[in-house]
Amino acid sequence: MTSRHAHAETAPPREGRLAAFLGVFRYSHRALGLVWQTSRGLTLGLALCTLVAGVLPAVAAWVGQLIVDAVVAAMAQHRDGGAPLADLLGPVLRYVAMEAGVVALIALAQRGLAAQQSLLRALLGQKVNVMILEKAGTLSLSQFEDSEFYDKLTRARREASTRPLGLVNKTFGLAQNGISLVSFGVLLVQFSPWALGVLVLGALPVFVSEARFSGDAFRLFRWRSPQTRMQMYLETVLAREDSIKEVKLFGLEPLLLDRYRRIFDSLYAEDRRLTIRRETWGFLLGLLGTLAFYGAYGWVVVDTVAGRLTLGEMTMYLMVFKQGQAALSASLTAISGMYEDNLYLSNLYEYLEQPVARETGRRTRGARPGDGIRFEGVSFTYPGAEAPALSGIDLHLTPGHSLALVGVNGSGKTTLIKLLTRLYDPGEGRILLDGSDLREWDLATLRRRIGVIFQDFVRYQLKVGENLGAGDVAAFGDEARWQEAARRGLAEEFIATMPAGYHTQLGRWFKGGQELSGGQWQKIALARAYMREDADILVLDEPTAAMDAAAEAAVYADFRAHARDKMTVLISHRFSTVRAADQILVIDGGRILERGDHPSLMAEGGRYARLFRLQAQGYA
Ligand SMILES: Nc1ncnc2c1ncn2[C@@H]1O[C@H](COP(=O)(O)OP(=O)(O)OP(=O)(O)O)[C@@H](O)[C@H]1O
Repeated sequence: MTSRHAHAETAPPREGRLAAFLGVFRYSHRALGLVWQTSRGLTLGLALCTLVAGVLPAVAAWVGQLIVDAVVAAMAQHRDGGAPLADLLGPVLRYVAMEAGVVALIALAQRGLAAQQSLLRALLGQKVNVMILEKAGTLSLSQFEDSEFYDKLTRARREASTRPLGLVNKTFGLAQNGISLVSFGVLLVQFSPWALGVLVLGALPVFVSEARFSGDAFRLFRWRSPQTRMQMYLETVLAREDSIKEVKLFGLEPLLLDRYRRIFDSLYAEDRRLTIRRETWGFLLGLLGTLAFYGAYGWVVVDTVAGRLTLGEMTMYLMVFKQGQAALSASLTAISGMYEDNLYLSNLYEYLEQPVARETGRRTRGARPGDGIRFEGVSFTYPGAEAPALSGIDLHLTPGHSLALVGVNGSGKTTLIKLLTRLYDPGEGRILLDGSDLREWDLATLRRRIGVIFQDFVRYQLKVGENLGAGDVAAFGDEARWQEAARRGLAEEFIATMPAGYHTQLGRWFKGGQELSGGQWQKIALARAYMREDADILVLDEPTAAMDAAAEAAVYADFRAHARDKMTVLISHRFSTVRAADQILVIDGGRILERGDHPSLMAEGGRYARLFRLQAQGYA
């Protein structure tokens, strides 16, 4: 049982033959639906052009027959001296003009196809990208942290503009060639239903094998996605400005590149096996089809020589055979490219259909306004983790008071903030704001009340002012507010020295972008938190680690003044910062080890007192 289960997880699942055959068409209808929603007019135009481009080649072949037969008849009449040349030429030239018209129509249909495809590509790419990004906005943090899910998101984004249309084009291409083949069949059946039967039977095996191998490739690609993801990651580390500094200094390039190559080699071996098998079978079975074609061709020639077919009919069949072969091989190429598009769409739809089970309440006021924040027996375990990151947390913070969290790395401080901001919900216990469970609160109202800077705050590659404005979307472009926030965050001084002040582009991604030091970025982040004027809960998760001592002292002096009637939560490893808090929690292994204000914790003589003295010695 266990081994079967393990097998099921590591090997591509096997399906029935019919399902494997139909696998390549699995997402065609969804791709069509998508195209239909994007533009009905263009989709109908595409269908019309496909139909026209599919039927007309057979019409051209038929007119070709009429021309040759008319020529032969006219030649005979002319030889017998039956009629003047001018009278004889009329009908023949009419057929030639008809053929020219048909060929011109084919060209028009093909241009129409190309034009509509290129317009649809742009519209569809935009539509799919917007769908992906809209969905991203509704997802929870834990979904982003799930590696498989994140993988789906990145892959969905990467090829959003080409894949869906690729599948539609191939499906339409297949339809067009299918229509051509059927219309050739209609012409051929007049020659002999048997010949048609032989041709169909001859072509069938190569179709089935092509579809089947495409299905195999589809499953293979899905199954190997973790390796592909590792390759993508290595590419990022090796070629991105934010990691290249360290990669160079540690001399990691050869090591990472070697890993990158080894992944490729293992994937390539599988690819090669599949490709060789596929092409070998394709060739052998294709030969069967070609034999059938040329067998029927020989038959036509024999019948013509024996006088059972006219020269015109022979010309027509000859054209039908040639074009039939071309349509067949175009269909096979379309099928073999479809698995990758299918893979893309399966991934896209799995991403788009990811459930967003997030209940959010409607409260905009708590049951007991002014009660502040309460944690009651809160425990939390990260999805997929074995041990809880927090357990049995109780705390109460009222307006006008400050709370500091201290503890070694990984003790659970940031996790507590993530629960408070409802990036996650507790596994056990509850968190109350103004007497009401966070789950009952309207999420937007809740988030408006909280101003937070995380350790890993975002360095937006936007203007300085916009980096501040991000803290309050309602005042995103409000320059007066930017200046006020920058003053509080101690960023005013260095912003004044920048080339375009608040309008200076930050980061190196865009032309003219300026890079800031670690401490300057922190000041920007701090100022961003100050943009949230309505927030009455301020959370600073190690906001000053990269600042110089004078800046840090100034930040906290201002912070205390600003936060007089607010609730503040502060995480810091510097005890000089922590000591001023009204309430200090020492967290260890996700539990509260000690609590109290600075004097009482010092008097207690426990972990806090020991660490405080240790740091004080370091400064002495
Ligand atoms: N997204 C996550 N998924 C799974 N486990 C996580 C995740 N984030 C943190 N953890 C784990 O939860 C525990 C608590 O992490 P947390 O980030 O809360 O620590 P912290 O006290 O803030 O540490 P630091 O002082 O280093 O910032 C750690 O053991 C960590 O490995």
